[in-house]
Amino acid sequence: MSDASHTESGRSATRVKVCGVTRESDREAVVAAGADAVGVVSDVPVDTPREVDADTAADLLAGVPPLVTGVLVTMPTTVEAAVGLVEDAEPDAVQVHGGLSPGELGALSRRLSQDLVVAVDAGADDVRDYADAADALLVDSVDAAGGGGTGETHDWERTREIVADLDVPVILAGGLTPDNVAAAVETVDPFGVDVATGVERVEGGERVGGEKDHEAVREFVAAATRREVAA
Ligand SMILES: O=C(O)c1ccccc1N[C@@H]1O[C@H](COP(=O)(O)O)[C@@H](O)[C@H]1O
Repeated sequence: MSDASHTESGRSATRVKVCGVTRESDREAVVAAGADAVGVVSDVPVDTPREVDADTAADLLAGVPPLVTGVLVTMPTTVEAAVGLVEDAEPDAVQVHGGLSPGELGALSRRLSQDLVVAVDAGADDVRDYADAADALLVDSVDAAGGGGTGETHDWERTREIVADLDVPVILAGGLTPDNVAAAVETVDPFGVDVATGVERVEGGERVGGEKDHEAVREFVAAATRREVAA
């Protein structure tokens, strides 16, 4: 990464992606809070309240304004399936979870004009094998099927080693919240951070999956970037 990405303190300016947006009002809140990227989950084989159908994904991504990155988050089983979905949804970037091999991800990357973010399990031994195929690695706490959105943190010290070892930008994900993201950034020094469940609405003590808490989104972006909370 070039020196231009670092502040005077030496720490890079942390990019923020808010993922699992299912509603226009939440997309607007994420953009207004100053997030760099908006994630929309579509065509995943896991049971998640953040999944939207292909038409909704395309509509949500089409409304992401210039200078903010609209990211399609998906779990394709083949390169061809991923290419078809991307052609329909027209995102600015693509984030892939699941079973594609490094070779298949390389083939997918060559078929796409968009940047490819590859999600890897923070606990896996082969994380580095995926770096060559990816424009960025998303180091996440994944479930048994390879999906994200678990709300679980992982060993940040290990992810810090991955950041230090690899040239590819590393995005930290998994269980981040407005309360822990500053410590996560301090520990891992990632290129960016990504959150889904940690900024969802809570009602009667229960999290409302797929709906964002706009105040939590503002707090998350502020804590991740050390900006003041927007009024
Ligand atoms: O959010 C989901 O349900 C999801 C489903 C399938 C693949 C990826 C998914 N989300 C990604 O996981 C990270 C971490 O989520 P969390 O903050 O721990 O809830 C999220 O940022 C998405 O990129």
